[in-house]
Amino acid sequence: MSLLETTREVMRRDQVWPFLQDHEQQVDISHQVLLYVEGLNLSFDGFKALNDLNLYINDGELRCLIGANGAGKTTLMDVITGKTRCDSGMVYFGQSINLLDKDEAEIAQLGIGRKFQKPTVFEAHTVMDNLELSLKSNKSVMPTLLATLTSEEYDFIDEVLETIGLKGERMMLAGSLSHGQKQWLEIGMLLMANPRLLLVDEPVAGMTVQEGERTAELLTSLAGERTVVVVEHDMEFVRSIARTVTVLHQGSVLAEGSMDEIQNNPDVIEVYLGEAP
Ligand SMILES: Nc1ncnc2c1ncn2[C@@H]1O[C@H](COP(=O)(O)OP(=O)(O)OP(=O)(O)O)[C@@H](O)[C@H]1O
Repeated sequence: MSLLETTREVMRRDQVWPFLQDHEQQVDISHQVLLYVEGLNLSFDGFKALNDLNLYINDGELRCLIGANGAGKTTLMDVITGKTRCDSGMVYFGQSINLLDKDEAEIAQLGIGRKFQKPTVFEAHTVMDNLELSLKSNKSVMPTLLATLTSEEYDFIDEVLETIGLKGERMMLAGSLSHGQKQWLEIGMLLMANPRLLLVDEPVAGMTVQEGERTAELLTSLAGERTVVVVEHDMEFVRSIARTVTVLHQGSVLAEGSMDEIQNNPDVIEVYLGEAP
């Protein structure tokens, strides 16, 4: 085990926060790849939404997925998270977990969290309560605010509040937060489940420039310990966070590389009619 791997193992959240342990299933990342998508096909009434799609995401990566409307980005996320069944292909979490065998709840339990574009926080509850309810619902018990938290659970919520930058807003009603703050709270709610892989759909849509910058910092800070896949149309934002960008087109991967490589790729330029993607 390399020094980096050893450090990651020791710092794993379920080691630091023992109450998270029962959510952690060993994922074999001995080949550094956390998510394998191979030969994925899905047709809707003869229309190929996914067309022999191959995608490999390394453990700890922050990957951006871009592509025009209808390129297949949402459909791909739906298949990975078990929301939609594909016609053929394979999706593996690490070397050995076949996600196509699992349903949505099992996939979430394995540590794959998905954030949809529209924030879905409990508006009538405080920021703290939202995180608390997420923590409890992850423990597969009827979520209730009446059950008391352990001091470790308090500390964990505190750490997540710090990560999402809402420590000062902990007692505010979620409904009174700004749009950007609601998005961060929802990311925090996902973090309560200690996800290994976070799939984030258009995080900066509707945000102010400052909120977008803060979101870039947040997602960048989550990568490394976690793996983050971001679907985004805002190219400035993609440029600010992405090391590797994957371009989808008509259900397949058209190109992959750094933002500069993507913007100079003749296939990408042709598809986008000479405009910057
Ligand atoms: N349930 C469905 N039934 C029929 N067609 C569908 C269904 N879901 C998706 N499609 C089609 O599959 C194609 C891919 O859609 P998808 O939503 O994955 O694209 P996208 O890249 O996420 O686009 P956008 O950026 O607009 O969200 C589109 O042409 C869409 O109309």
